[in-house]
Amino acid sequence: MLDGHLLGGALSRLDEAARHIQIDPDVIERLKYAREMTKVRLMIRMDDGSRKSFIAWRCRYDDTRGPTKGGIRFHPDASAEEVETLAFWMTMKCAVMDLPYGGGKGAVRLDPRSLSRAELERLSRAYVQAFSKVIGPDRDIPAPDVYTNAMIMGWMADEYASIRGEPVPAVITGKPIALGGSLGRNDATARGGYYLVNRLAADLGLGAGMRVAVQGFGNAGQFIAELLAADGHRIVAVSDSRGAVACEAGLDVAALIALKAEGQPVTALTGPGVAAVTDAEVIGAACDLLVPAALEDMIHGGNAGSVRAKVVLELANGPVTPEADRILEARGTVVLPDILANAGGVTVSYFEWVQNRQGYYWTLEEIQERLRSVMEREGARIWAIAREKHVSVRTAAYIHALKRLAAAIEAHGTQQFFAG
Ligand SMILES: NC(=O)c1ccc[n+]([C@@H]2O[C@H](COP(=O)([O-])OP(=O)(O)OC[C@H]3O[C@@H](n4cnc5c(N)ncnc54)[C@H](O)[C@@H]3O)[C@@H](O)[C@H]2O)c1
Repeated sequence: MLDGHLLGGALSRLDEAARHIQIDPDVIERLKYAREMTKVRLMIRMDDGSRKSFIAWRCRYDDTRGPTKGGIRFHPDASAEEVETLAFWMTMKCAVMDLPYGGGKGAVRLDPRSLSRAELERLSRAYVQAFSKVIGPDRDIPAPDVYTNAMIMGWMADEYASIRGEPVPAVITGKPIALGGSLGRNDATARGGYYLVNRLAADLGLGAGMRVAVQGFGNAGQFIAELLAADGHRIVAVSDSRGAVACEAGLDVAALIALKAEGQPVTALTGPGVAAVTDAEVIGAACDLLVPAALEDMIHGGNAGSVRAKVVLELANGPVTPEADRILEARGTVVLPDILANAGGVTVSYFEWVQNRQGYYWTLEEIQERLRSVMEREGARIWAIAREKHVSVRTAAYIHALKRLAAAIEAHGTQQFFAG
């Protein structure tokens, strides 16, 4: 973290929002700390017969509005603080979208590429064994995040079913379709961001033939590139953890996706006008829309000044630090914040949970239509708050979420109620 404390930075956004509305001090006190944080060591048998241990966490940040919800990340840099911060963001995100959930998150510190497939399955099952009393369809509902996927969710749901002695598909979302997953979950994060950009395009000064740069070409990054390219926008630069490529005329998105599916980096793309560039050149690309879709803190005090995009769509969680926010705002760049911009993922996760509980499954059209309607509704409300209060879209999103959280927290009684 370049600007200081990660959770502190996240909470500073809450304080900023609280300055614009009347809420009971109990609300902020409650939202400053995680409700429950569990740390374990997972022990698994490796293929060579040895035993290896991995540190793992699950955080239930706040459950005032419902069971906690949030992904599980497998990453070599995962930390307790990162998990708590991501769980805090999930709390705000579920409130932004008016989902009946609180916020949670989990992680295992490892490089998943260093494990065989069988080792990865054992690790995923070990995670559920360790946290079987923390998670549950009415308590805490995990989902995929960075370097976890539908197959891993399927192993985890299966392990939970073995422990409970019955299938409980609603314990986890982002499962394979054949195991109770929802149609439309795979591209939901990107699709939500896409609906949001389209809804606000006129207000944002965006139009046909936009130039788009995407940092991070994984699940979120590939789908947003595909959706925007299909509408005739030009994807002028993309990066992944191994490098970056650019092409002024527009990169061949289908070819890039095919390369990634083969396990190749984006830099394997060749063709007329395609050049290898640095990740810094993706951040500073001459474009209308910049989409950070990798990890936290990618746009910070040191590089925010190089951003040339009119609009930043935060598909990643926490990609812009508070210091970078101030620099971008001063330069007139609009940031569509993570807790709104990437909330399509958790929204379709919610749809999956509802379908699992009903045992009745919706069509892709129904799911996409419901997602579009929620993204447009909450996006327009947040945009209106930003205009009315003369605040950034991020502060407006926090105000919007905070009002909903405050209503739930205050319903248990305020300071004034108990003191009076
Ligand atoms: N997948 C979802 O449904 C979802 C939902 C909400 C938010 N998010 C957020 O979106 C972000 C990406 O998640 P994902 O699911 O697409 O993960 P993913 O693992 O599929 O993709 C991450 C991508 O980022 C790239 N990357 C990593 N470090 C990088 C670096 N330093 N520079 C450039 N690229 C780098 C990786 O190579 C990979 O291509 C995360 O912040 C995640 O929390 C994802």
